[in-house]
Amino acid sequence: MIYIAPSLLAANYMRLEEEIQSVEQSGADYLHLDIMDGHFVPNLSFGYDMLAQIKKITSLPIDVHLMLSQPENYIEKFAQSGADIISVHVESSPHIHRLIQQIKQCGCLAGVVLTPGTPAHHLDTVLSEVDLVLQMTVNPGFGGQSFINETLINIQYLAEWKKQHNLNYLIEVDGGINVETAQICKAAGANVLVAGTTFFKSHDRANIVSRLKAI
Ligand SMILES: O=C(CO)[C@@H](O)[C@H](O)COP(=O)(O)O
Repeated sequence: MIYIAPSLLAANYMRLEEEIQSVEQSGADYLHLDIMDGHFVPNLSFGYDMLAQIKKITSLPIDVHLMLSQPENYIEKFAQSGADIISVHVESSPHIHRLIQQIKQCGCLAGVVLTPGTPAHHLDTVLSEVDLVLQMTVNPGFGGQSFINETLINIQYLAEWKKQHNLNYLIEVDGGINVETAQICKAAGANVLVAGTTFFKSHDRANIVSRLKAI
């Protein structure tokens, strides 16, 4: 089963309510929200007030990707504002295990994120604790970039570890995902596809979701 999570970063912000409705109507499974602080990544995006308003108009689970320094200071607020899944970068804290506990204590599903430069084995000691691993397939911070092939090594590792240890975490990929790159990610073991540009620049969003699910 492949799940689709359109990334709101690529939406038309002047028509956000319609854009979110189109995500619902497309058959997508999650709404992916990228939170950037201009410090951990060189860009700014949305805050928790925005999330709280989005939560009022969608019933889709909201998948929040925190690209923040000191994420521990923001987890509770994002949980209270409507996040269903919160994912934190392993590179953002020396205390990734504690962050996972913090997310779960807030009642959310817990995810960990790898940038393309971090080997997946850095997560060995927490993989039994997480609901989702997000492998960035571009360097985080911007939409519209090209897929980095070498990240497949991590996806394969995560899929193999999951099988060997009889675990259930989702393997999500994010960045440069289109029908072609989705296929190779699925073959490597990914089962959640984040699609920003591919989804929001498509004239037939339901069609792109069906095609991504059918790869
Ligand atoms: O987290 C990020 C960027 O940091 C992603 O969610 C992008 O928003 C994906 O955009 P596309 O590559 O699909 O345009």
